[in-house]
Amino acid sequence: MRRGRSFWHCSTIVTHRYLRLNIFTSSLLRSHTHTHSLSLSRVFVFQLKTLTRVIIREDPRSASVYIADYIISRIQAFKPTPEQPFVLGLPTGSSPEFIYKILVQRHRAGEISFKNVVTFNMVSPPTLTATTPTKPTQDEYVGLPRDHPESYHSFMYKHFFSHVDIPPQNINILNGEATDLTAECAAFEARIARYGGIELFLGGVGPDGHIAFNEPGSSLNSRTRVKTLAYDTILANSRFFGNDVDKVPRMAMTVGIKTIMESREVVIVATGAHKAIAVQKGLEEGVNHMWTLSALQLHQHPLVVCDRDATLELKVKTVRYFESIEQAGTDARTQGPALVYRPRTYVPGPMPKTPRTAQQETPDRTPEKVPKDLRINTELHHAMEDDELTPDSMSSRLVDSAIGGLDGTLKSDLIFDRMGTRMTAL
Ligand SMILES: N[C@@H]1[C@@H](O)[C@H](O)[C@@H](COP(=O)(O)O)O[C@@H]1O
Repeated sequence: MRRGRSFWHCSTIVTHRYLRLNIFTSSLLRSHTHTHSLSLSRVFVFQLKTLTRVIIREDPRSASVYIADYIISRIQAFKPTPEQPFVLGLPTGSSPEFIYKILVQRHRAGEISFKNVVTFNMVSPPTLTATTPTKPTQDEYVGLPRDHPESYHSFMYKHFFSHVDIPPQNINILNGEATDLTAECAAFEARIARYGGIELFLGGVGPDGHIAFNEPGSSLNSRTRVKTLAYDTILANSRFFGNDVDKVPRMAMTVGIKTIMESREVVIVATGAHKAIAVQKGLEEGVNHMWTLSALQLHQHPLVVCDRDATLELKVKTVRYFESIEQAGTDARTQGPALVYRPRTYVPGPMPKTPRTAQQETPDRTPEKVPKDLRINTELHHAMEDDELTPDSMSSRLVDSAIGGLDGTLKSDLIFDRMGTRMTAL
């Protein structure tokens, strides 16, 4: 763990140092780095090769059109078959809704089939919900059923799966009601590995920079696991639960950063001013586990598609640089190195035939009284969560424009009246 940490720490410094240089010199140097004709340090070359592609559109609708079109072109170019399906990672949230709508429309128009597409959803139906928050004992928690209108299972069928020709057996969604949540997470990773990895991961981003449910402080080495949600995420998701924060699940299952990093391509949709800080931290600053979006700087094929509002916190020159790439006639499909097929490193461990019970784990002792759905404290779970922070609230890190997207009471405030807090005296 220590070694892993120092690697990321170094990467952070290196990325930070070179990002600015990347922006101004990458177009000039990209061709040279491909041929390795420049005597640059290996790390520098690596950074240039992994420059994030960014596409900016005026509004969420045109950003969604771009992404839907991108996904369709990738599936078509792949020419999937039943033996070699196209493996797609999919998110929930409001940002991808319009993308799904366009994909459905284009499917109905006969332009795309999902028959040979296999999907993996990034996050599970949230696993636990507080029913009586005034008495927060563990016994008060119950699982959120699959058919709950706000489960991610319901969301995916409502917005996408029910309207396209994807075979049900090709759909993979984590089961938040599994008896052994840790085994469910490991089995999910194993299923991804059996398909040879994910081809394209579509994701959104939280206002605090999280991808999937990899909250600030998540290990950049993480895989699918149970994660405690940060307060800001609970607050942001309360809009789906009648604005009642107490009804929002406290925990969810999510793919890890490493799971995402191992997919061949990652496409992130970021729309709205409340995502602007996350986009700025993720693109302009160094790799940092407090803004997990930033991990994509180390991915070989990351693509971030923003609307204009989501770029509000970026430097003008950063925006101009990315726009100039498109104006020069290149498209995200042709930017960066060609797609590579990387070997997956995940080796699934042997799975127990039947889920272990608390009794089997502690045969000599009277089993501790734990509620059914909280039996997640297995050794594996501890190992995975070891180095992760689980902050209660990250609000103090977010400047006003980001918080404004979370809290309805702040919406009436004029954002620019409150920008003073970000400014330092010259
Ligand atoms: N786990 C989901 C993420 O996958 C999603 O990207 C994020 C942003 O959601 P929205 O698109 O609604 O802003 O919300 C949740 O936290």
